Amino acid sequence: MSLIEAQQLTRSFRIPDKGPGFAAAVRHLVRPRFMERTAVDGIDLRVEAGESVAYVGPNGAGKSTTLKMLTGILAPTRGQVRVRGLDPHRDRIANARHIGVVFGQRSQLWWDLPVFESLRLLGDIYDVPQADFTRNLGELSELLELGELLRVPARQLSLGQRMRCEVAAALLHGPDLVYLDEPTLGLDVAVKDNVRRFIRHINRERGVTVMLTSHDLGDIEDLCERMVMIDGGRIIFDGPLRTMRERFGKDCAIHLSLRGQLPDALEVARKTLPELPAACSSQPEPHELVVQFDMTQVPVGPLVGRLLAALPVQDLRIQESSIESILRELYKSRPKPQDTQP
Ligand SMILES: Nc1ncnc2c1ncn2[C@@H]1O[C@H](COP(=O)(O)OP(=O)(O)OP(=O)(O)O)[C@@H](O)[C@H]1O
Repeated sequence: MSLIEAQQLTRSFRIPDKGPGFAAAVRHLVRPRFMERTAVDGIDLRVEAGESVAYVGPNGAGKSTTLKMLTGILAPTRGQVRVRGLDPHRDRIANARHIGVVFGQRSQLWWDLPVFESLRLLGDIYDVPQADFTRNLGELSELLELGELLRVPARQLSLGQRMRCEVAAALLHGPDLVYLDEPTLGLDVAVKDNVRRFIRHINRERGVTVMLTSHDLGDIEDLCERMVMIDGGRIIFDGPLRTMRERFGKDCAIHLSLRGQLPDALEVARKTLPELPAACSSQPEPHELVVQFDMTQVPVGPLVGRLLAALPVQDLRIQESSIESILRELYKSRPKPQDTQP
C-alpha cells in the first residue's frame, strides 16, 4: 500500500452566482442562485514513503484544495483518499499525529507567546514525550538556526525568521510526512536556501516524505524528483522532472561568441543550416549568434559541428529549456476552467 492513495478525488464548492452591478446584488439577496466550482476534479494519485513530490500548477489550479483534503481539513465531494490507510477527514486526529503541515501564509504559532512556549504547547498537544521534545527541538534549532528566536514572540519576528519557526513547529512531533504549501514565499535568498537545505535533509537523510506546492521553481528543482502538475483540477503531468523536460522541453538554443565583429555571421549561419527556418537564428550583438531549434528533430552534435566549421567561434553555450520556460508555455496554452450550474 502506498503512503498516499487518492482515487477520483474531487472537491466542488457552491459559490454565489451574482451578476455584476447593484441590481444583480439586490436580486441575489431576494432570490440567491448558486453555481458549482470544481476545484479538484477526479484526481488519481499515489505517493510512496520517502518520495519528494512537487505539486504544481497555475493560480487556482486546485493545489491547496488537494492538500486540504490530504490533511483532512476538507472532505472530498466525491472519490476517496487514504493516507497511511486512514481517511484523513474522518480520522483527523490519528492522521495529524503523523503529518506536519506548513501553509506558508498561515501561522501555527501563538502570536503573543515566545516561540519556545508555542513549541512547548504544540509538543503537549501532540503528546511528545519530554525527552523527544528536547532532542527534536535541539536538532531543529541547530539546523534551522533558531537560537535567540525561541525567546521572541511570533508577532515580533520577520517573515523569514517566522517561517523557520513554522517549519520547526510542523516537525517537532517527528512526522514522517510533511505538506509544505509555499514554504519559501517571500523569503530572501539566504533564508530560502536555509529552509531548502533543511527540507532536503529531512527527506534524504531521514526519509521523511515531502509534498510541496510552490511557484518557486528553484524549490522544485532543488527539492523534488517527481512533479505532479495540476490544471483546472486535473492532473496533466505526473512523472520525473527529467521526463517533463524531455516531453515538453524540446527547445534548445546554442549561444555562440564569435571571434571579432562579424556582421554577416547571421547570413552564414542561415546558409549553413538551411533546414532551420530563418527566424531560428538571430544576432543580438555583432559578435554573438543564437541558433534555436527543436532538439527532438535536429541532432545537436552535427549542428554544432557545422557551425564550428563555418564560423570563427570563440566560445559556445548550449541552453536547454528550463522547467520555468516549460511551465510558462504550458500555463499559457491552458483552457480556462468553467463554473457549472449545480
Ligand atoms: N472555500 C472555497 N469556496 C469557493 N471556491 C473555492 C474555495 N477554495 C478554493 N476555491 C476555488 O477553487 C479553485 C482552486 O483553488 P485552490 O486554492 O485549490 O488553488 P491553488 O492551485 O492552490 O491556487 P494558488 O496557486 O493561487 O494558491 C479556485 O478557483 C478557487 O477560487
